[in-house]
Amino acid sequence: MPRKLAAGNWKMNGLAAALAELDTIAAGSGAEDGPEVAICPPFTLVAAAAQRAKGGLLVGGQDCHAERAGAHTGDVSAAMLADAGARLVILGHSERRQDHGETDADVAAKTRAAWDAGLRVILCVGETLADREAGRALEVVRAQLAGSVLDGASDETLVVAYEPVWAIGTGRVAEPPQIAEMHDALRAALVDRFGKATAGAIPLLYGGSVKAANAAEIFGIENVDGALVGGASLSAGDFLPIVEALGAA
Ligand SMILES: O=C[C@H](O)COP(=O)(O)O
Repeated sequence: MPRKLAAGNWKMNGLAAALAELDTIAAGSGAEDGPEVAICPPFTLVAAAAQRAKGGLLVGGQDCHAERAGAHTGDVSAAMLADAGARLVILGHSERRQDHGETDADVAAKTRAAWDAGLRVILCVGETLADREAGRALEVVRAQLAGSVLDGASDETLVVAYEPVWAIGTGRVAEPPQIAEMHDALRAALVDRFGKATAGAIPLLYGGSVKAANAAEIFGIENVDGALVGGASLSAGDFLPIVEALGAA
């Protein structure tokens, strides 16, 4: 059974003052028998967040470069994130795939760099609305998983987040049967590739307009081991009830 994880992705939000929210999130989470809790702030806040994170709160990055170092203006390496205190990194988010043209091969290369730096990867997969309406959702997500996950993955190195693109930041949540079908398919694909024991321990998160009001229903779905939360992770008042719902599920 995977350990549960509630991860907050602050995206391009948060100035130094936002660290007060992180302090409150740290204070309200981290029970030894509770879910793991992570916050992935923008790069500018990773070091400060890691220094302030208490009570087991994990800090992560939102992306990293595939190379260890070099002439890549504006980019950040996995080693830099780890050096700043990050333990995790989100890779393959649909906003990176859309805004920066990232491919599955790019995500796989970044995964290698993240693992080399000792970071656990939260790998995002998810179909667009056009994919879903064309009946291609399962095929697209399976292909993303196959193309971006490297051999040797385990629960210590990999978390998979299913985020239907049409549910991100839209207030539109996937229906429970849609989430169940996709998470079952993801688990099955991981079992095929890594065997039951390894695949059964890799956490599968749902992401897309998760809020306190819908968290309990989502966490009641089989093979949903947590959430990757965007907007609702910016405020401790919105995020902690989601953590609590996960702990109770
Ligand atoms: O990484 C997080 C997801 O993109 C979900 O964002 P959201 O909760 O604002 O819909």
